[in-house]
Amino acid sequence: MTFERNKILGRGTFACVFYGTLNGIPVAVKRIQLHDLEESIQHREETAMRQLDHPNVLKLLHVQENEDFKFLVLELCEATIDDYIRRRYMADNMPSDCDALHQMASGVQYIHSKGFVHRNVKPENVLISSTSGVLKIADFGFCKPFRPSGSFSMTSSGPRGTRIYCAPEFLQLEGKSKEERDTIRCDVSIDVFSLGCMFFCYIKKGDHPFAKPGSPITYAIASNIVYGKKYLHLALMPDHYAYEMIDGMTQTVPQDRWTLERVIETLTPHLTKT
Ligand SMILES: Nc1ncnc2c1ncn2[C@@H]1O[C@H](COP(=O)(O)OP(=O)(O)OP(=O)(O)O)[C@@H](O)[C@H]1O
Repeated sequence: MTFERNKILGRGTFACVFYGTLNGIPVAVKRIQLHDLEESIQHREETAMRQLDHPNVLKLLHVQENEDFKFLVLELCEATIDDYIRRRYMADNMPSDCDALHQMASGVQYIHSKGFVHRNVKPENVLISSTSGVLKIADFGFCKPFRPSGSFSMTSSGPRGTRIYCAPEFLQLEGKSKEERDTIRCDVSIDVFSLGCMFFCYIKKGDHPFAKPGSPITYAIASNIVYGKKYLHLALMPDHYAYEMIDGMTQTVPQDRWTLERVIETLTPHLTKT
């Protein structure tokens, strides 16, 4: 594996992603600085990715490590959904909106079926594949296995990076002591909430369900999420195929949220026939 230090594809909190090659084939190389991470989470991303194989989940091709860094060699993508929403990326072969939502839901449903919750679903973490315009869920640095009951404890002190796609129960961890956090159990519906917010941003090209249409993305969104202050009706007609679904996915109470099975069933009749 080789990578080009001056060809940076993106940066995250703990990693830098470079253009590279593996056996002559173009790839993305995610370089993770090991010293920045607690030992228990240094290998989390690799462990999860090794178990995942789905067209809508980014594929791990190879792993290399030295004393300082872990290198995850990943299939190369062209852009992120964030680039697409902000109109920094245009392509002829993007799927229809409904096909795109179906792909994202299928990827997350598969991740759950393998016993993992992603916990960081957001537009920067959905990639657009180079060749076919297929969408791929990426960045498993925050994902966690869950019990057969479907629940997991939130040992984390709260969201990492942007908070505007986080479920209210996740945002409420901020400021809590470790003892308090240990008593809070979450379930996979935290990913459904994030996906619902992202669906809306995707369809409305940047608007957010918890912000007034056309208003800037601000800190107020996180507070609106916690208090269930939604503006869906100002941006989408109630008879739009995605209105009820996004409303159901972004319910404040986790038990009230739609399942991904229901989301996929709702989207299927609207898919582009090939
Ligand atoms: N396979 C890939 N192909 C092309 N670009 C990529 C690829 N993987 C990541 N990137 C780019 O690098 C950025 C950072 O990658 P990634 O989200 O995996 O890093 P991270 O440090 O885990 O981020 P975060 O701070 O969200 O946890 C992505 O948003 C994307 O722009």
